[in-house]
Amino acid sequence: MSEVLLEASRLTKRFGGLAAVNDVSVRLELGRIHAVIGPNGAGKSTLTNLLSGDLAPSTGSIVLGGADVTGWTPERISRQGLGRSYQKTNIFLPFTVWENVRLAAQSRAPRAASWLRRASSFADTNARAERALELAGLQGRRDAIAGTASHGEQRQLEIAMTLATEPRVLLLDEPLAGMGTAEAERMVGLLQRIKPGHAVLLVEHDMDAVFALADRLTVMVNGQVIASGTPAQVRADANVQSAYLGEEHG
Ligand SMILES: Nc1ncnc2c1ncn2[C@@H]1O[C@H](COP(=O)(O)OP(=O)(O)OP(=O)(O)O)[C@@H](O)[C@H]1O
Repeated sequence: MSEVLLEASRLTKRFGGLAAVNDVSVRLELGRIHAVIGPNGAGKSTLTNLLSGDLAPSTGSIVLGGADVTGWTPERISRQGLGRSYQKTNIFLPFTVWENVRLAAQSRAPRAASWLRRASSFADTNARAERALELAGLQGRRDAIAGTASHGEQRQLEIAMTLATEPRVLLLDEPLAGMGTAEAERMVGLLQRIKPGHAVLLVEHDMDAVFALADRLTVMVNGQVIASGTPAQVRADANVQSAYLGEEHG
């Protein structure tokens, strides 16, 4: 097993009488992509919201980078090393691609940097932004106005902005949503590039991408985990085939 960066144990989230997430445990390891799949309403977004701190669990615990972060605010969890890409909501459309990534990198700069350290932290911020731009494959589009970028490029930009904060754990909520074949292939390449230095949780409906990328798969239905394992194990699971995957990957 590789280094465990996030361990969520027995998470449950109730909304009134509904357990949207019901006794779910997930482990994220460095250099591994853990995909969570399941039909609409299975609880995938709720699980992501629990891990990012956007929702507090009803019961269960989350350990991130060795610290128990259960109940922490999203800001504090982010400072502890977790990055989450929000679908487009963080992009400043009138700014260039580079300016967006630079701003995201800046949000990570030490708050109390003294004037003496200003020059070096400026260089650090630029270096962080440059690395993120390159990982996301957007160097050639740095001067494009974000609002004029294609849908696929905007999704790459969201990920670049998340990478610019240098998270070790990344939560990606449907990064391929709405993409054509070429854009989807580019995004799969991007995710393969970022995998080595990160632990990634991938929520995605595109099964070709999931099976191309995932080292581990967790299948949720109605808030519960019905199968978890390697893609081969999950593919062979009769419950999963009948509940979710259908014939295509059987
Ligand atoms: N804030 C909320 N209040 C009440 N019920 C909620 C809330 N958020 C989610 N739910 C319910 O919890 C269940 C799980 O929803 P969730 O959005 O996590 O599923 P999902 O697997 O992400 O679905 P999709 O693939 O459609 O995004 C659904 O029945 C949903 O209606």
